Amino acid sequence: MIIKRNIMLIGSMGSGKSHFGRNLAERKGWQFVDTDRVLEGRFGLPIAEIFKKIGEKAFRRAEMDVLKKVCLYHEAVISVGGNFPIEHRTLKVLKKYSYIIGIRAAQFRIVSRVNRRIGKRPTMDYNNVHAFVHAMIQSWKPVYKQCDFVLDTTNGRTYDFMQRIEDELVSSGVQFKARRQPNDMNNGDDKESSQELKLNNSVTRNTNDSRIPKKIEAHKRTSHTLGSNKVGSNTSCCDKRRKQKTSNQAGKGRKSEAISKQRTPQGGNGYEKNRNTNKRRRRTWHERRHQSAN
Ligand SMILES: Nc1ncnc2c1ncn2[C@@H]1O[C@H](COP(=O)(O)OP(=O)(O)O)[C@@H](O)[C@H]1O
Ligand SMILES: O=C(O)C1=C[C@@H](OP(=O)(O)O)[C@@H](O)[C@H](O)C1
Ligand SMILES: [Mg+2]
Repeated sequence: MIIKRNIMLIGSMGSGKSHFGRNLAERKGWQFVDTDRVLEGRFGLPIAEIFKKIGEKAFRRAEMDVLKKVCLYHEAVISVGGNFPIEHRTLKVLKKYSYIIGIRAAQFRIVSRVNRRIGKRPTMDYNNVHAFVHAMIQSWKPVYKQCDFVLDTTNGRTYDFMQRIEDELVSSGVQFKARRQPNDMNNGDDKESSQELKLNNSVTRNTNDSRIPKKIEAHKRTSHTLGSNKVGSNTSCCDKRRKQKTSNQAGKGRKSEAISKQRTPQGGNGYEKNRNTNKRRRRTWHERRHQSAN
């Protein structure tokens, strides 16, 4: 049995990812996530403006960052930006969690769709749309081959396409894992999550650690830092504490010795002097009673 968490729609610009993603999520009663909308929300700007502001490189990084998070969602339909450079390595990791549907359409259809909103897609060459779309379709061809299922949306009704997807899900035998319940902490989800986060070879925190209460985590981190980088100071710090403890105990011993020496009738006025600190202390009722018994 194939088990996935969500459905991810990938494909060239104007193929219909956002359109079908929204419809499919509605039909399945799942949440719909469009990485473009997430980015717009994050930056508070439309995609084209974000592009202008931070440049393509930073945009791709931000997009990857969003993808790393959303690909872990359960029961979600996720639409990815159409110019996302899906490499084989990335797709392999995404496939682990997502049932990947490649959305495609013929050149003429894509041209007519992208021309509806000129300027919306920042990397599109609106002066040369036909040639641009042709080249884009060629570059997507090898990626479609690696998808779990490919849907051509050139002609047809949205409802029928949805039905085709549902049929395909049934015949492929894929099952979708529901979001884990709070009392189901040890089902291995967290282990998987930590693997996912290596999507872009970035160093990430193991999510297993998130279960460690913050204070303990901070303590662990501190001890680790001290232990690895400042071995000497860590040891001496512990040693100091240990010495202090021992000396306190020893001090107590000496103190009781000093008291016991004064528990004589000669010691006598209800007070005693600590020889170490040279301070006077009123004896307790017990000590006085014991002294008088002596
Ligand atoms: N099957 C379809 N029937 C009618 N309009 C569609 C269909 N698929 C997409 N569209 C329209 O084409 C345009 C581009 O689609 P969109 O979903 O934004 O594509 P993508 O997210 O892949 O770039 C949108 O205006 C959308 O409403
Ligand atoms: O030109 C581009 O690089 C982009 C095209 C759009 O994708 P879709 O049209 O496929 O949604 C856009 O919203 C995306 O994030 C960036
Ligand atoms: Mg879209």
